[in-house]
Amino acid sequence: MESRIQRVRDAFASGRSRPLRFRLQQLEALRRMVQEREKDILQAIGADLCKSEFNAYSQEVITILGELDLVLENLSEWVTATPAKKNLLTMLDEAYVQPEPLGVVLIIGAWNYPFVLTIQPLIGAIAAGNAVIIKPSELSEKTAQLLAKLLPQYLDQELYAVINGGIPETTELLKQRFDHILYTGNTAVGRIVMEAAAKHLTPVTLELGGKSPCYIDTDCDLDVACRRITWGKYMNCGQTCIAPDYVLCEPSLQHQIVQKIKETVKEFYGENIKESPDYERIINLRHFKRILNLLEGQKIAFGGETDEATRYVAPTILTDVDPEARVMQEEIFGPILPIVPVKDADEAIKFINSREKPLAFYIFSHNDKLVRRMINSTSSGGVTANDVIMHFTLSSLPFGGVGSSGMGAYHGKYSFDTFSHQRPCLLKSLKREGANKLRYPPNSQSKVDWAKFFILKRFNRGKLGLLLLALLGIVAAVLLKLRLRCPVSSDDHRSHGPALSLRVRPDTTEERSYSNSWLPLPNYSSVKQLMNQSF
Ligand SMILES: NC(=O)c1ccc[n+]([C@@H]2O[C@H](COP(=O)([O-])OP(=O)(O)OC[C@H]3O[C@@H](n4cnc5c(N)ncnc54)[C@H](O)[C@@H]3O)[C@@H](O)[C@H]2O)c1
Ligand SMILES: CCCCCCCCCC=O
Repeated sequence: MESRIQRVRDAFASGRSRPLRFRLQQLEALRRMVQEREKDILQAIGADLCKSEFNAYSQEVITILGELDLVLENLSEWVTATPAKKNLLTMLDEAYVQPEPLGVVLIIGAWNYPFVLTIQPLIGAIAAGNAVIIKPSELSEKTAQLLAKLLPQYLDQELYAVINGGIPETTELLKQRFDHILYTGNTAVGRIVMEAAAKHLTPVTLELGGKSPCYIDTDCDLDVACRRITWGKYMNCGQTCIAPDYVLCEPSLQHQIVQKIKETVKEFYGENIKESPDYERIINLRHFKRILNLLEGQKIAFGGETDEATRYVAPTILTDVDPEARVMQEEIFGPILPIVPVKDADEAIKFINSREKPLAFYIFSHNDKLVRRMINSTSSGGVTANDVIMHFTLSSLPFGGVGSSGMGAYHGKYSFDTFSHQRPCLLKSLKREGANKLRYPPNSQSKVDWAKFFILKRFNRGKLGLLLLALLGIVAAVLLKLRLRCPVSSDDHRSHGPALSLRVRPDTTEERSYSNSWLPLPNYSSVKQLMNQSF
């Protein structure tokens, strides 16, 4: 493993992942892979999660194709340095921010959307010019194997490597040094990843989980709300990081919500849900048993059927759920929807704020003021109002958690930024040494006054201010030049008073002969006055 990582590191050191043209070529090759091997990809996802090809395409492949289009269209702009604002001291210099690759990035993927959650970060890492080690989840075995087979056929084999394996391999991987780690998975492993990364001071992006609440207001179109919630909760058999985990609503709404979700489940999956090609299965027996345990002692208002042989868990709703119940302590990650009655929106806000910060928060209400108030008085990785999941699909929005639901974000330009170092660059010339007297010892009050002027002075008229300032600079330079030709006496500079004691040491050899006669600058307070008037 070490030698494989070293080869990736050597490939990065060769510098070939950096040119824009190379990055675009690799991303185009990735797009070709998705298009040419679409059938294989859909079959692998289908085998891992018992998912139909339509669902695998619309939940995973489409996201990747959209992301690739976006990045290919915008990358030339993203890699371009951004000029930075300057102050008086750096007015003649060049200042810009240049995104640069971080180096070798480790991407640890999750099993629930095994293609999108591995390839979408990979797109960002390649776009930013990095080398990448990809570690797909061992639980989605077929997709993991397919990625190990396909990626080397399309991408540079030295720069981008897939390492497959389970916990021992991941543990071994985490001992190595990386320049960034993006991990997607549960919060407990998130801690392990961060601890391992800390040993090498490696920055991390942690895409974790949590219990995403969904508040349904009384002022709401319940038919629409329940249809959208049914879609987002039972999609992928509830194994979606941003699925609404539980519903908060006033007691009077409970029964109606159960009825409407029940009707929608029938509309979506038919009378016999087990036969529906749109209803997936739980990933493995361990998770199946975990979910079954969450049902113990609960009031099942709808669903509840299970089948261990096929790891089937029916779409289920629990009512009057006690906030202390086990099902309300851990992320469900399965097709069970608890409803916790609350008095009103304020109680819902208190409830949410008394728990760990979730990955998503959903509010259903006609009342725009209430929606905004609830957003402003809670915290979560992301929010969608009057729908669920959909903020994930918008690549102009950063996707990530906060607090225990994660740190950092990706998608679109945010992925590029996550895998880049924003390098501040200031390019000065070796000329104009005179102006630097200001910062060289010995220091004095007048130097501090000038420093205040140069660094703190704000010009509120933008370009006009700078133009006038440039003119002033030219006048000062001419004056300076003239004074250099006729050295001043010590009396001369004393006559300007204390504010004039800052002087410029000449730059050129010829001028150095005057170095004993430090030049007084124009009166600071009069310049200050002029500035205050002019800009
Ligand atoms: N924020 C997101 O984008 C996002 C997306 C999907 C899933 N999730 C969250 O992930 C969780 C479900 O995924 P999961 O945790 O079952 O995924 P998982 O078990 O597949 O783990 C993810 C990765 O961590 C590695 N891993 C597991 N245990 C490890 C250990 N002890 N030491 C080192 N590495 C280890 C695995 O090898 C795998 O590659 C849920 O909490 C869900 O909300 C979050
Ligand atoms: C259009 C629906 C796209 C759904 C993709 C959801 C991905 C969630 C990632 C976390 O599990």
